[in-house]
Amino acid sequence: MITEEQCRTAPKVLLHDHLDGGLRPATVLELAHETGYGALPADDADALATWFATAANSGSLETYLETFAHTVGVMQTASALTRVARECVEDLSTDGVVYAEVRFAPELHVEKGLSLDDVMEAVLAGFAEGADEARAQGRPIVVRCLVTAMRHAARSREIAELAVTYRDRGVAGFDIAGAEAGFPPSRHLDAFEYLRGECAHFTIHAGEAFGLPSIHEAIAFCGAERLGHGVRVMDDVTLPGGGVSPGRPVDGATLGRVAHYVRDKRIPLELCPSSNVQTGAVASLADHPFDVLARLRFRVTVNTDNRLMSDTSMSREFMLLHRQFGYDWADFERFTVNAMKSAFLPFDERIALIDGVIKPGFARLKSQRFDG
Ligand SMILES: O=c1[nH]cnc2c1ncn2[C@H]1C[C@H](O)[C@@H](CO)O1
Ligand SMILES: [Zn+2]
Repeated sequence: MITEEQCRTAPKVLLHDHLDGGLRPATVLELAHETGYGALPADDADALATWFATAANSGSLETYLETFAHTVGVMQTASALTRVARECVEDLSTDGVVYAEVRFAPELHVEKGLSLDDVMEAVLAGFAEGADEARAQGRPIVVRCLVTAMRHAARSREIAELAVTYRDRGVAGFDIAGAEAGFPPSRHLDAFEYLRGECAHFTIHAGEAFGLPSIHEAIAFCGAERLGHGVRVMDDVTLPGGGVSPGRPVDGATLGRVAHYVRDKRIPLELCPSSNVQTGAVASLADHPFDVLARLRFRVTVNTDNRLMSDTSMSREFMLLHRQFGYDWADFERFTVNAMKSAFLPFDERIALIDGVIKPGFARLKSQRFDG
């Protein structure tokens, strides 16, 4: 039996977390007050937390994304961005995350006159402050930023250039996000070609609200190194008895070409169990293909996506998976090493975290099981 408290002590790796999806409810309120944002749907922290979790529970990605108007709305000044970034790192380190890639879309934070560079500087300053505080408190965390472009907009090339400009100052890669249906990744080929030319890393949100064609484009046309969600790769997997219920044997599963390619190339899937249920990518946690994909040896990773909208944390996602699929520490260690291997961090730094932090941390947890 694993507890949430123990999960907090496990050294966790987070590859898919949105800065504007992880604000503390009290901070949203305070920033709204400070910056004169008057459109919040609630005026106390508990009610606001409930509003976000409920509104995001719509079963549609488009409706889920509407909730971001209120977080982005209060993130339009340099000091607000720095505060949100600092608190994000504090919250992740308190939760026992040892490496995180946190993403956000700079183009959404220029409504009140900040330049894209102002936005980057403010967020990176907040990450650095948060990491300094965490180290001082004995909970070191390495944080990198992923710069996101919105797929419905037309600024991806410019945003990709921004990611490259800041690559040695805390930015590890690039991403595209936003509504998926009707906005295929190939609309942004120019950005991806530029990034490949610069030997820069990128992931693409694909296979969440739209199926295989989106995944196919992301990996085959655009060259994505990882898939944001990618949960719909399951559409290309046929199990002997159908369905994805836990415990169903995966022997005899047949994979189509896209699924084979994703598995053969060890393309990491940034799975976000709670978010995937909220946006309707899967019907319920019990129906989530996480376990089937894990047993078929896809490179699965556990992620939060939006901690505010899903009222979650990495520890909570671990607990949900533990309860649903019975995972033990060896399983969580495997998913964590998968994530660290897939990080957009130089190889030597990844190995140092795996050997120096992740393996010793899980060894401690595994031995505790025998001590009672
Ligand atoms: O799960 C998601 N899918 C697609 N887009 C998303 C998801 N979560 C957040 N976003 C969008 C809304 C944010 O404003 C933006 C940048 O973080 O990314
Ligand atoms: Zn996301």
